[in-house]
Amino acid sequence: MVTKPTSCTALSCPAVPLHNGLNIPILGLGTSHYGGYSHEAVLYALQECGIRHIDTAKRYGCEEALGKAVTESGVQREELWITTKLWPGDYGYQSTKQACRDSCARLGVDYLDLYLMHWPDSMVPGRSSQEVRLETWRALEELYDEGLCRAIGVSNFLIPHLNELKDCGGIVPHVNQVEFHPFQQPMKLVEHCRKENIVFEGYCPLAKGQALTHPHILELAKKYGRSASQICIRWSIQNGVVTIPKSTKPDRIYENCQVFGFTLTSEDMAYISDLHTNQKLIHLTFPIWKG
Ligand SMILES: NC(=O)C1=CN([C@@H]2O[C@H](COP(=O)(O)OP(=O)(O)OC[C@H]3O[C@@H](n4cnc5c(N)ncnc54)[C@H](OP(=O)(O)O)[C@@H]3O)[C@@H](O)[C@H]2O)C=CC1
Ligand SMILES: O=C(O)C(=O)[C@@H](O)[C@H](O)C(=O)CO
Repeated sequence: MVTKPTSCTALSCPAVPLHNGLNIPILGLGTSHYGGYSHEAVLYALQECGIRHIDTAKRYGCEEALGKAVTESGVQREELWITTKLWPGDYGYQSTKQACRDSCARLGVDYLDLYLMHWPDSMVPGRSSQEVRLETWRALEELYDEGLCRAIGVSNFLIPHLNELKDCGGIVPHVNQVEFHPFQQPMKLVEHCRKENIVFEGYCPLAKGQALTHPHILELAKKYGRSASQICIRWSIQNGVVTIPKSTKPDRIYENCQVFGFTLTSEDMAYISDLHTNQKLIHLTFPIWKG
């Protein structure tokens, strides 16, 4: 039985400006592998926690359930930030446009706030990844121009991928969503994104739960009277990183939103930053990620 919260702290969540003037809430709800929990968890996040930013993907298989929760929540569409992602199996000009319309239909929305290419490499047989990637980006640019996506971006892109788009001279991605947590801090990429006016969004902020038992995190949790997850999320947000923790459990979703009423000292920020081991939790077997 979950106690109904008395305040909706995520409602006062700060936002990060994109280079087109839109603002993305710095805290969102991750929904990877949400399965059968999707509907009730998202409804709770929207109605009871004040969450207004949801991160999903076609790949997660829960767009339809999220759409149902959004409709039922009664929250106005314009108050929400909805990100979804294009899976590499849909890369290519026409298929990208169709996939975007399909995601909108499943989510029950007329437009997306942010549409991301999920991974840099494609799964289109007989064609080079680079060729397909650029063609796919052109389709995203058109979806942006048509107003179906208010912002477009990429995920898991490395500096060479970003430079390749830059060389084409089109729209600079608004966001790059990449793994970021105490054990994985790709700071060169973070700095590069900032230099290029690309907002850096971090996924797996809790290291899929692994960071929650690290002694340094537990020590800080005790010091601040906060939970280990709040320390991890606060550290990520204080780094200026858009942060999307996932939980299917209402009490944890609520806990993960209570991160705006305290500040980590610069020494404690550094204490967590020292935990970087370059450990990656998400691996796909695309060539660029080998080695
Ligand atoms: N672009 C990409 O390629 C990727 C994007 N993502 C996005 O980032 C989001 C977050 O990453 P994700 O992989 O889900 O991992 P997270 O780092 O957010 O960790 C999620 C895990 O931590 C547990 N957890 C959550 N909150 C708490 C808490 N307060 N106390 C204890 N345990 C907790 C969850 O369990 P439980 O649910 O049981 O509470 C789950 O097992 C994804 O959901 C997705 O939206 C993720 C991976 C790749
Ligand atoms: O969660 C994501 O966003 C990923 O890209 C992957 O973890 C993907 O969902 C997957 O399941 C890979 O097999």
